[in-house]
Amino acid sequence: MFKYTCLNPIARLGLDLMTDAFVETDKYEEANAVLVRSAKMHDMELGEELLAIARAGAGVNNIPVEECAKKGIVVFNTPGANANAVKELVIAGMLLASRDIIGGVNWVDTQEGNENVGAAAEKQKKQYAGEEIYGKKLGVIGLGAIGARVANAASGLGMKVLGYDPYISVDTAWNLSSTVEHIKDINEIFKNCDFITVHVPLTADTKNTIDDKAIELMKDGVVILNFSRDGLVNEDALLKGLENGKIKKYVTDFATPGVIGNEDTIVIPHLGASTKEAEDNCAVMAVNQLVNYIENGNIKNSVNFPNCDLGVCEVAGRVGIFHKNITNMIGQFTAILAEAGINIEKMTNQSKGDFAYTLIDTAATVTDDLKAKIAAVDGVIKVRVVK
Ligand SMILES: NC(=O)c1ccc[n+]([C@@H]2O[C@H](COP(=O)([O-])OP(=O)(O)OC[C@H]3O[C@@H](n4cnc5c(N)ncnc54)[C@H](O)[C@@H]3O)[C@@H](O)[C@H]2O)c1
Ligand SMILES: O=C(O)[C@H](O)COP(=O)(O)O
Repeated sequence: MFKYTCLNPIARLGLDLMTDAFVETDKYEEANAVLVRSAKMHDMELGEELLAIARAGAGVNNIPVEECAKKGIVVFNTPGANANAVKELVIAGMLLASRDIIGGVNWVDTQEGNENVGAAAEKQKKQYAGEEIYGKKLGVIGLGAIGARVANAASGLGMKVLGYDPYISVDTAWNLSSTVEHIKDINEIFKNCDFITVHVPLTADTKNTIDDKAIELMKDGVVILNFSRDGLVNEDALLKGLENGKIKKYVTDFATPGVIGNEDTIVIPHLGASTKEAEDNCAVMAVNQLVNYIENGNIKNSVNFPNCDLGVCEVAGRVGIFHKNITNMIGQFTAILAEAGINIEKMTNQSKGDFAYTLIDTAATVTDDLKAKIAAVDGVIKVRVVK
């Protein structure tokens, strides 16, 4: 029996897909599998029993991904599963920044009991007039699952969309509206756009994508939207830009002490993925991936190990080997099995960055003794006898 634990609430639709091989525990230390949304795991010990972590969502900056790889713990995420929900909120964010809907609604709330509220509203409404987004230029930084959807939707609303992503996937490029202008220099986005929205993961490379230099290049009255992670926008530079009027509005899904209480910020409490549909999609995908890995050794949508799929094992044994991505690993594994007289029925080996995974179906079960021999090969991180 495998034990799983949820570090955040995970949608029931997904949890119901856990098979009979799994039982829930509230003790993280004894879990073989973890389901998580935004809970911070960097300071949590990675238990000896832990086989996999599934992030029901996109961003994995709350998980020690590299440390997990070094221990052979597979970290999954659920690409695209919440992208539509975020797209819709980004469009809402642009509208809220363009029209003072929040100010107007707040004013109406103050009029409770006013019998003449209709007439008062007609007098008051000029205070909340705004602009349309139609015809305005939107720069999208990062054209992944969310960025591409935002670009297409904004284009459909009549915006002129400029998109920047030096690592864009072929699939995304195919799905991008032909009206989205492909930008090769990010500075062109900074210089030309009325709205700029960031949809990249937070990494050492993308931290402070929007800094003093970027803001200096921007048009006066620019609107910046950040539904990705707070660290992508340098807060000091942002506050300076808001203060001197360069930035008209900052719309963000991330509340920090610095950005709340400012009349030119619209701060949402991380609601991008908080729709029933997105929560269901993420939970279903996360649980399916977790179960397939734990029961079959197959890996799909891991952020620290490669995709690997041998289907369901129909022979006597299956062993999964996590190792460094270096030469002569497979030769050594097959030699150990050959020496023990075990035939290989099927095998696959894939790599991702510095790490690799070899999955082997064998005509006989790999014994503890053989497992130890494989584990002793220089460069092997972990050996898992799946069957
Ligand atoms: N607010 C929310 O609730 C919410 C929900 C989902 C995701 N997110 C955040 O949004 C991010 C993006 O999510 P996604 O689902 O679109 O991910 P994704 O992986 O589909 O897309 C990320 C894109 O960024 C691109 N990219 C990477 N580095 C770049 C760079 N330096 N410059 C330009 N492009 C770069 C990649 O090529 C990729 O196309 C996540 O990492 C997460 O932090 C937030
Ligand atoms: O990266 C993500 O998927 C989002 O930030 C959503 O986070 P949440 O699952 O905690 O809402």
